[in-house]
Amino acid sequence: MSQAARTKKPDVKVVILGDMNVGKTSLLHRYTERKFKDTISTVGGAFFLKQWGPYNISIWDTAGREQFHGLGSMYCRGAAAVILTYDVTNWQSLAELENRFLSLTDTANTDCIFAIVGNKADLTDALAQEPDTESERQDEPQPVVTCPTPPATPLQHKQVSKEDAIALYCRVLRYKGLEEKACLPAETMCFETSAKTGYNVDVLFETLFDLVLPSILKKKSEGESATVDLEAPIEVKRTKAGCCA
Ligand SMILES: Nc1nc2c(ncn2[C@@H]2O[C@H](COP(=O)(O)OP(=O)(O)OP(=O)(O)O)[C@@H](O)[C@H]2O)c(=O)[nH]1
Ligand SMILES: [Mg+2]
Repeated sequence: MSQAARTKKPDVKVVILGDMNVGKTSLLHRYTERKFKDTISTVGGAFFLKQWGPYNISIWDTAGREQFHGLGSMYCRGAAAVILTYDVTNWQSLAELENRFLSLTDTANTDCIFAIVGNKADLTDALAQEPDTESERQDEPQPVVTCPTPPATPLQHKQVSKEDAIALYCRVLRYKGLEEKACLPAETMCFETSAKTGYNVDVLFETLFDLVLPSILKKKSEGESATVDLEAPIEVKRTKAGCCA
């Protein structure tokens, strides 16, 4: 557990769910470390604590592998937002969100916010191949580019369209018994991202952070403990990639 996690208690919890290999850990690395780096398949789960204004938000990365499926609902307990992640080049990864992962969110808050995220957009979309220079660290010296940019990687077939994701979002709301009109619009809550280039990654996380703030304020005004108990008996195994190191 990081020093930050030892000394600060989270006010609210965001959970990333989705099939193995869709890029959940890579998205978290990209956001927190401004890097795309090698990962190994996550074991159990791991969390990162993000300070957002005066509040602390815990972002939980979970394992997509079937063998860890049982842990998913524990990680979702009390979540204010869930990021349902698929791979835009893999139709099955979208189907799995509905088949396997949606029911895990039964333990989330009743007013939980959902985002549907199609990752690996760089594989199918030339725009997403452009490196997101904003997401690189400002303090790292940037190499001077003296030769022409190499040609972009040939684009792959996109198996999941934005419309498919929007349709899933609507079904998620129905599953939750929520009125579409009373919820955040699908166009706002469906994202395509690339952990590799950084495309849309900050937008995704920071949109959600802003959206969960009312949930923190509501809890505080209700006088409940707005914290997630880090001492709760959940066995948390770190990924080797160690995003909470
Ligand atoms: N091209 C491309 N590859 C990606 C992207 N995100 C992740 N990958 C690759 O996809 C593979 C899986 O990434 P992970 O982040 O480990 O996937 P995960 O969803 O955390 O997988 P589990 O931990 O097993 O559930 C790795 O080889 C990553 O390098 C992306 O945006 N673009
Ligand atoms: Mg992972």
